[in-house]
Amino acid sequence: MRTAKDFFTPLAVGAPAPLREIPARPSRAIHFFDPSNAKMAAKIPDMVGTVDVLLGNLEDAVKAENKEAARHGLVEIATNTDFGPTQLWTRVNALDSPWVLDDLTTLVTEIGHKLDVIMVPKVQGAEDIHYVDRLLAQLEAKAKLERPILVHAILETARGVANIEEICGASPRMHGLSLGPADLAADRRMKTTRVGGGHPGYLVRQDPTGGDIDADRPTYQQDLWHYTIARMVDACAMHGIYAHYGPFGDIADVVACEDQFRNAYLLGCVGAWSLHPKQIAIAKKVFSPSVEDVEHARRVVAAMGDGTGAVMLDGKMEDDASTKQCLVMVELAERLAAVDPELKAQYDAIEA
Ligand SMILES: CC(=O)SCCNC(=O)CCNC(=O)[C@H](O)C(C)(C)COP(=O)(O)OP(=O)(O)OC[C@H]1O[C@@H](n2cnc3c(N)ncnc32)[C@H](O)[C@@H]1OP(=O)(O)O
Ligand SMILES: O=CC(=O)O
Ligand SMILES: [Mg+2]
Repeated sequence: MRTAKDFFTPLAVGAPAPLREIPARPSRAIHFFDPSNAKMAAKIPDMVGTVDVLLGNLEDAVKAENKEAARHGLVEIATNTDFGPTQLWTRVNALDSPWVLDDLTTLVTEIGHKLDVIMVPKVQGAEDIHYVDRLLAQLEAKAKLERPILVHAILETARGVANIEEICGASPRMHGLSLGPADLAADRRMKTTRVGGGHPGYLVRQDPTGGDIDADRPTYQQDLWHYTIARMVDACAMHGIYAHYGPFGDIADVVACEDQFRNAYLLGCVGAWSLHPKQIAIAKKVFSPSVEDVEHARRVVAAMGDGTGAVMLDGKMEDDASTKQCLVMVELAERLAAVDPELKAQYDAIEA
């Protein structure tokens, strides 16, 4: 275990100093693309500025025979594209795969100066983060990078969930977590074959009235992912890093996708993955506070003055704690407005 004294010491001579705080850059939609797919890759330069994060995916969903083409495709896209305000992330192959070492060495030495975050799949415990942490420091030193590349872990194994707090605190590079519902379902032996989203069989049924168990009774579908998302949010908040919902595989069902994203947003997540261009707008909408919420939050903050005491507003009690809730909303709106002119115009139009 690294002590508090050396937690922020670079892990290789010449590597950049680790960050003391992870910047809250917007990551409402982390848009996945396969750099070995020529049609998809050609669209990426035009997507700059339309999404918070573009992620070149090298892991699952890239065919084994295309792994090297995907890696080289990402180097080419990164080299030839000015990403402006959009972050560039990658998802490397799993740590037990034959590809990950080449993924990391190639990407950090050739395009490390353009990469903001490396997503690491199937993280099982702190030992996986420690391995990546040291290797990245060595590669950063070799490439003479001036800022550290951050690490984002996918929560998609039962062991990863059991070790969630130690994963989040394993390195000052930790940017956040994403839920990986497909791999996690398989690893836990859950009986859903869907990539994220609910299941109609996971429900509660209303009690019988008058003891009549044969009468029709309403059922209420429950959220399969509530427990894991809630754990993820607490572990991330505890370590000052960011929780994200992951993929929603039913691309056509934009309504259920929005519902799943909104549940994650309400619980404390800051973003989700988009697998198809049509999911970008959903994530941007859901993970941006509504104009009504920002308006209300600003009124509470203004009414509370120095933030202490209690006032009545619209018939409701507001106090120090509800002011903090409102500040979460106001500060998020300010950060998003700084990168999203359309949203800025909507928030600016709110009457003081
Ligand atoms: C469980 C996990 O690990 S989830 C993460 C891994 N999975 C992924 O990354 C999947 C990424 N997405 C995809 O592979 C594709 O979107 C698919 C397979 C889901 C659907 O692909 P298609 O059937 O081609 O979708 P569709 O026909 O609607 O595409 C419309 C257009 O958008 C393009 N497009 C589709 N997905 C993307 C994308 N992610 N990024 C950029 N462009 C895309 C297509 O190339 C197509 O272009 P065209 O109009 O010039 O022909
Ligand atoms: O990688 C994502 C998942 O759901 O598995
Ligand atoms: Mg996965």
